[in-house]
Amino acid sequence: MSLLVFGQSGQVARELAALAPEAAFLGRDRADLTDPAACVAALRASGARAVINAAAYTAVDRAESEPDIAGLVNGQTPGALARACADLGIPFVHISTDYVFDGSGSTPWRPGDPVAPLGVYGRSKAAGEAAVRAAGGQHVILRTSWVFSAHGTNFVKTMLRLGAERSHLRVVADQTGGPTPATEIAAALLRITEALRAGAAGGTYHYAGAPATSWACFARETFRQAGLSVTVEDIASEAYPTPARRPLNSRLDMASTETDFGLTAPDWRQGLARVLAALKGI
Ligand SMILES: NC(=O)C1=CN([C@@H]2O[C@H](COP(=O)(O)OP(=O)(O)OC[C@H]3O[C@@H](n4cnc5c(N)ncnc54)[C@H](OP(=O)(O)O)[C@@H]3O)[C@@H](O)[C@H]2O)C=CC1
Ligand SMILES: Cc1cn([C@H]2C[C@H](O)[C@@H](COP(=O)(O)OP(=O)(O)O[C@H]3O[C@@H](C)C(=O)[C@@H](O)[C@H]3O)O2)c(=O)[nH]c1=O
Repeated sequence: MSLLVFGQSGQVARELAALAPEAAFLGRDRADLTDPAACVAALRASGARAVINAAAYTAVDRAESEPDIAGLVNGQTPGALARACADLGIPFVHISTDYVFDGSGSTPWRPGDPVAPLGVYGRSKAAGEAAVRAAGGQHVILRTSWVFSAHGTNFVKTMLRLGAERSHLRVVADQTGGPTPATEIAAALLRITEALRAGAAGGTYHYAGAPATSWACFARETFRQAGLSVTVEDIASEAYPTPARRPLNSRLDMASTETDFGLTAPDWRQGLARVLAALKGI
């Protein structure tokens, strides 16, 4: 399969490169997602038989003051890429987020549940989802959550940095979701892409780590596994003000992903152990 990936240095893109080194990867230098026409031209010139979009504007708080850039990168350009793929008759695989939901209730969100994002990032990702669907081609939108890996920026690395400086941290305990190792997302994306190439219908699916936890418990487990004696104090979201509101309930229901693609939720605690081991070697 000749696979083209938008993204090169991000968490998921790097894990895709490790699992599928034969794929072509377009970084920002060759495909800037603020320029949809240039990205479409790069896609058309590639001769790819399938496309995964692993690039996105992911700075949740900064997006509140850069809504136009976030909207272009996460909304309009994915729509343009999906339309190009539809024209070419090749599958388009796109990644989205738990932050498209408003976080109400306590049951896991199903793919067909209504989206109601709380902030600019979530709105831009919801717009991207809608544009990809409207393109009318064969596609999968894979929503995931709380991504972590040894590379790039993520909560685990933030906690390790802060934990090296302080022995006590205050972390929100009322937001619940599934931390997801980027390497597992990459493997899921490759399996889904193969299934689409083999004729699977596609649609919107969820993929998130288990068991569901809070950011505070995620932090605690990180320090436990890393052997750091840092105490984590549970706090409410209101006690940690941020420019963007985050959903309280970020749990994602994976039933249809398991039925249609045979993918089950990865245990994030095992993924965390592998990431911490990799970080020791960096
Ligand atoms: N991180 C998370 O916790 C979650 C992520 N997701 C989704 O998963 C996908 C992958 O995320 P993840 O791997 O964590 O992302 P990262 O934040 O690790 O990386 C984002 C990538 O997008 C690239 N990018 C940003 N802006 C542009 C642009 N204008 N043109 C070209 N490339 C650009 C960045 O390039 P550069 O390195 O040059 O800045 C970077 O390589 C995204 O769709 C994201 O929305 C979903 C749920 C959770
Ligand atoms: C650093 C820190 C954060 N927090 C809180 C703030 C926030 O509610 C939560 C997570 O903070 P972060 O800013 O690291 O995570 P955030 O950028 O919100 O992570 C999100 O990224 C985007 C891209 C997604 O799509 C989401 O699935 C999710 O992974 O932890 C604390 O309570 N204490 C702290 O010391």
